[in-house]
Amino acid sequence: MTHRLRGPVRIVGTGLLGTSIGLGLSARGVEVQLRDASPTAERLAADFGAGRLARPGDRPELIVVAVPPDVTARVVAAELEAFPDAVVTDVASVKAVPLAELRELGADVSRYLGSHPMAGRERSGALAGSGDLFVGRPWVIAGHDDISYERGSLVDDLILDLGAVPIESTPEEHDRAVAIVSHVPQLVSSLMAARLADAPDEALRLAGGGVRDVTRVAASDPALWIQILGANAPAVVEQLRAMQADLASLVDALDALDASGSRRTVADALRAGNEGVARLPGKHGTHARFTRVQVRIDDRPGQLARLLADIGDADVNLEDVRIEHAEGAQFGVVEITVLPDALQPLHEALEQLGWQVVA
Ligand SMILES: NC(=O)C1=CN([C@@H]2O[C@H](COP(=O)(O)OP(=O)(O)OC[C@H]3O[C@@H](n4cnc5c(N)ncnc54)[C@H](O)[C@@H]3O)[C@@H](O)[C@H]2O)C=CC1
Ligand SMILES: O=C(O)C(=O)Cc1ccc(O)cc1
Repeated sequence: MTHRLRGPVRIVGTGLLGTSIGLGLSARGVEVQLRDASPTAERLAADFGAGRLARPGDRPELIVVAVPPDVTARVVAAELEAFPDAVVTDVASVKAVPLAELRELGADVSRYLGSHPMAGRERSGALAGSGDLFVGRPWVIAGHDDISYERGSLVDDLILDLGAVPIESTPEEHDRAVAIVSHVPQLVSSLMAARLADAPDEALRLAGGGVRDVTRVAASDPALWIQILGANAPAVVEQLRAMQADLASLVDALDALDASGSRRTVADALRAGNEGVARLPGKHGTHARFTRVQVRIDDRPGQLARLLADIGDADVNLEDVRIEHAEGAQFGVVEITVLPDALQPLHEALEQLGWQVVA
């Protein structure tokens, strides 16, 4: 596969992010050198094909630091010092604090350009790594005044080689943005999931797509998130306070639904949600609204493959697909997301072929 980076690339921190970057670059033929404070972690990443163990005398052109946020600045500073010819980037989920710490440490930030891939998983460590993790995902480059343009282009090359989309920003802008799209959603998901902890089993048996969507990221690693939230607390608090006010007025309205204006307060909250969700970019970064078709499939081998093949034969492009199983039921419901124009032809084609379209 072709690549822009000449390499070698040194990766420090071979957990989920470091291993994923190593796998992606190695698959494209870039030489990758791996280093982790944990000998087990670096050997594991090497065993999975993310690169080879770093050796004395290595001369990387680019270093990617993928360690927890609270040690990021210290590790970046040590790398800048140990490799005076290399450009160093990091992938920490917060950007202003590491840059400020580097400046305090007196590091040579003319060779440092922080970045942040907006891609991840709920699990950490090399075992969860994937070379395709970044494909099609935004990857922020948090620019600052002291980096030279020429040096910074290596970080662009890294992002493009991994199939991601570079987005230029500043550390401050980045941190405000991720408070809204990542840090507060994490907390909302955790708070909702915490409600499930002592819910009766009978209630959990009824769980469907809605509660699963809202709680997916609640499985994330608390040790990582306490660091992320700690380093971006002011921006997160600003969002949470606004949400706290919305929640208080919603609770008051529901608690006195017959009072004048209460139903309107509830309706306004729901409508504001409609407006917000419609603003999220869809596949390919468009704002197209998608439609969904639900098809019932029997719990037998080959059913899903047959359904997908039939959709392909109907010449319909799938935007997304997911399966829901009702506990104890002998069938599942496949939810297919398509562009609105494809809805009618798909519906007709599936019914003609004997599929039970349920919605
Ligand atoms: N987990 C996610 O979904 C995402 C995480 N990030 C950022 O990526 C960075 C890494 O996160 P993960 O890969 O998820 O964590 P991880 O826990 O899977 O891996 C971190 C690795 O860093 C190593 N490490 C810790 N201190 C070190 C040191 N002083 N020197 C060398 N190695 C050291 C650990 O042994 C571990 O192998 C974090 O800064 C996080 O904010 C960014 C985007 C997504
Ligand atoms: O799983 C998701 O939807 C995520 O958003 C994962 C994620 C977690 C932490 C980051 O800094 C960036 C992305």
